[in-house]
Parts: sequence; C-alpha cells; structure tokens
Amino acid sequence: MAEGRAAKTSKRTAQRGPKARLKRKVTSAGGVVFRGCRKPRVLLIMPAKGKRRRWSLPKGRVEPGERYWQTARREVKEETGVNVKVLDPIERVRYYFMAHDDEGVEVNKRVHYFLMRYEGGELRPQVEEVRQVRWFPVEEAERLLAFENERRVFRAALERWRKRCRQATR
Ligand SMILES: Nc1nc2c([nH]c(=O)n2[C@H]2C[C@H](O)[C@@H](COP(=O)(O)OP(=O)(O)OP(=O)(O)O)O2)c(=O)[nH]1
Repeated sequence: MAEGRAAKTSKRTAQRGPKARLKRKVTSAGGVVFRGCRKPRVLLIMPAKGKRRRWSLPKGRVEPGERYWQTARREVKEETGVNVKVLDPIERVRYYFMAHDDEGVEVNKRVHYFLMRYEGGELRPQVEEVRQVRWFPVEEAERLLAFENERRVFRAALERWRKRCRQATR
C-alpha cells in the first residue's frame, strides 16, 4: 500500500510540477487517562520514533467504521495496555506537518481527545511505536508534554476530572 501511494504521489507531483504541494488529511483519536482524585495521575507515552525523547498523550488513527471514542479507547489499550472508561469529549486539535515517508506531502492532522478513567490493566505497550509508558503526577505531566496543543487538551481534561472528583465526593 505504501509503495502504491508513493508511486501515485510521484506521478501527481510530476503532473503538477515540483513546487506543487500535495496534501493529505489524517484523523486520529486519543485519550487523557486519569486515576485518583486526591493525587491525580495521568498516563503518558514516549513514542519510539524520533531521536528526541518526548512525552505525549496516547492516540492513533481512526479505522473504518469506528466512532472517535472507540478509536481512542482502542489506541489507549494498544499503546499502554490499560482498560479505560471514556467519560467526555475534550477537544479536537489540528496541526500540519510534512510527512517524511512520502516526499512533499503536507499532512493536515486532526486529533479528537477524550477524558478517560483508568479501569485496570498493567502498563504494557502492545505496539512497537511506543518506547515507554508511565503514570505522572499532573504537575509534572504538564511540564513534560512536548506540544502546546497537548498541554491545552491536558489542562482542559484535568479541569473536567477535578470537577467530576468534587461531584463524586459531595
Ligand atoms: N503528537 C503531536 N505531534 C505534533 C503536534 N504538533 C506538531 O507539529 N506535531 C508534529 C510532530 C511530528 O513530527 C508530526 C507527526 O506526529 P503525530 O504524533 O501526529 O504522528 P503519528 O504518526 O505518531 O500519529 P498517530 O498515528 O499517533 O495519530 O507532527 C501535536 O500537537 N501533537
């Protein structure tokens, strides 16, 4: 499939000229997984790719027939090993980057994030793309997240989580 896409891309690039920009839309979904109310902790992953080590929220591509929340729950399971309950949608973030595997393709990425509660399971990534997975205290997590997009989603999710915790103890 990758070869087919590469071949198609170079043909289109040739037709449109070297300066033409090819674009691709990619949609993913992911989760902000919390556990604990008194000292909440959040689950972050370190992707395997890239030389620079960075912490990130778990997420991945939407598959045909999936609802966004289902993708988010599946990706969290695959990337971290844990089971979750999906609570609320948080935000859809958007960013653009140049794909390395497909020369000259600008990716228009959308990611739908959900607030999630940890329900059990060990920290054990089931996919090669994840180098490490860990629970972090919320203050530390905010410092570690590499992208402003993800920090914003994290802050919104934490606010919701705290509100839910307050309601649960009333
Ligand atoms: N994760 C993430 N990557 C970002 C953001 N902003 C931004 O420019 N990037 C860059 C970093 C990478 O060079 C590029 C692709 O990262 P990505 O996390 O979307 O890629 P991926 O293929 O692992 O995505 P996925 O399957 O997990 O959805 O986008 C952001 O807010 N979050």
